[in-house]
Amino acid sequence: MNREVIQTLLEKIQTLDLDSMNSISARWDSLTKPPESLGTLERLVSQLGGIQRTSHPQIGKRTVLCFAADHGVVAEGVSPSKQIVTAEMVRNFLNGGAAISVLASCTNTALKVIDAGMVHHIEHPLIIQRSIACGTANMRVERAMTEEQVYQAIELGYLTAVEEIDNSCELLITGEMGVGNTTSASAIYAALTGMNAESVTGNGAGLPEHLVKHKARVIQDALFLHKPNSDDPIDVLSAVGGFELAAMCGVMLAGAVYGCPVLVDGFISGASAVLAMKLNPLIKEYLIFSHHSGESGFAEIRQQFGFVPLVDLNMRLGEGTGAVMILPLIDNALSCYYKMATFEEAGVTEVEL
Ligand SMILES: O=C(O)c1ccc[n+]([C@@H]2O[C@H](COP(=O)([O-])O)[C@@H](O)[C@H]2O)c1
Ligand SMILES: Cc1cc2nc[nH]c2cc1C
Repeated sequence: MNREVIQTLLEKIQTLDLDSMNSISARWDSLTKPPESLGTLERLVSQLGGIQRTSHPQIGKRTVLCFAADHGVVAEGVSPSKQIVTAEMVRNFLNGGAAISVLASCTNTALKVIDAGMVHHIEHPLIIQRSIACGTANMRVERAMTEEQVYQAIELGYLTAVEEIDNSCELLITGEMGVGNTTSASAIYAALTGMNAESVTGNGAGLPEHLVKHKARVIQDALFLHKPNSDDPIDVLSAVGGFELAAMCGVMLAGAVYGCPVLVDGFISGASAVLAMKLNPLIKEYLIFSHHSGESGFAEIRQQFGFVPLVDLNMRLGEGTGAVMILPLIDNALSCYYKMATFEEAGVTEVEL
């Protein structure tokens, strides 16, 4: 992939199908309930229909694509975990013991785990080995990735998503595992908004409070060193990004190009989302923001970029867990849409306006 290929793909993205959305709204209004009383869930089904270009949206087959990668910036003491934890948790994902493994299994969701660039590789029959490099470089010292690596990672996400869509997947879910990736996500948010790093930096997987200021200073130093162009997501990714962040951006690009909704998880997936939205604002219409991440700074970010997560469970685990957790909500919304009786069928007098 390169700039021209991405540009060609971006130009293929259509606005959502209004006819389908209008038909869905009309059906909602015909069902035995006061108008719009199922609130956000009504709009969610409309959005699914607009994306899939049908008044009969389905999310039968859904897949969480979990990209794992490491971050050179952990050398600066910005994470409470050692890099080996990325690989150890990936093994746990694949052996069924992680939160994402349990939630995927409970919600009938396929889980694909892709090594996009871990430092420690694991042998496992289920791992999808697509490592671009053994972790990124330390952003405080040099650019995290070369431009070539950014394109490779976007392509990885894009092609993995397209393969799923070709295999009848109707909903893509972004997940990640990467010790140090909250530093990268916070740096991306600060680079795109111009906000001070401190206001978008939290304690990630449990960094002690007194080190969070240090983490923000590392981010500020990296941004000062590279001065990424806030209008250029490729430049931002190359300066302070990560392989999993770029790959999730590629998944969102594929979702928008192929008309497949993408359910966005938390703080890190959110950073990929704002990058994708910068590539083409239309991509936002294909994204469903699942939950409000408890990572501090997320409240400012969602306001800045105008996304409204469906629920707030004070989760900040990553892996795709917040997204998969809300699948039953989406399933329930679809069940109401398809199975509720209309006023006519039930012999109920329609609400008069
Ligand atoms: O998604 C979130 O909202 C989220 C918030 C904080 C931490 N995480 C997870 O924690 C890991 C990164 O934490 P850290 O402190 O090593 O940067 C990474 O594997 C993420 O999946 C995830
Ligand atoms: C144990 C552990 C599990 C995780 N899952 C996502 N990020 C994580 C970070 C740690 C440290």
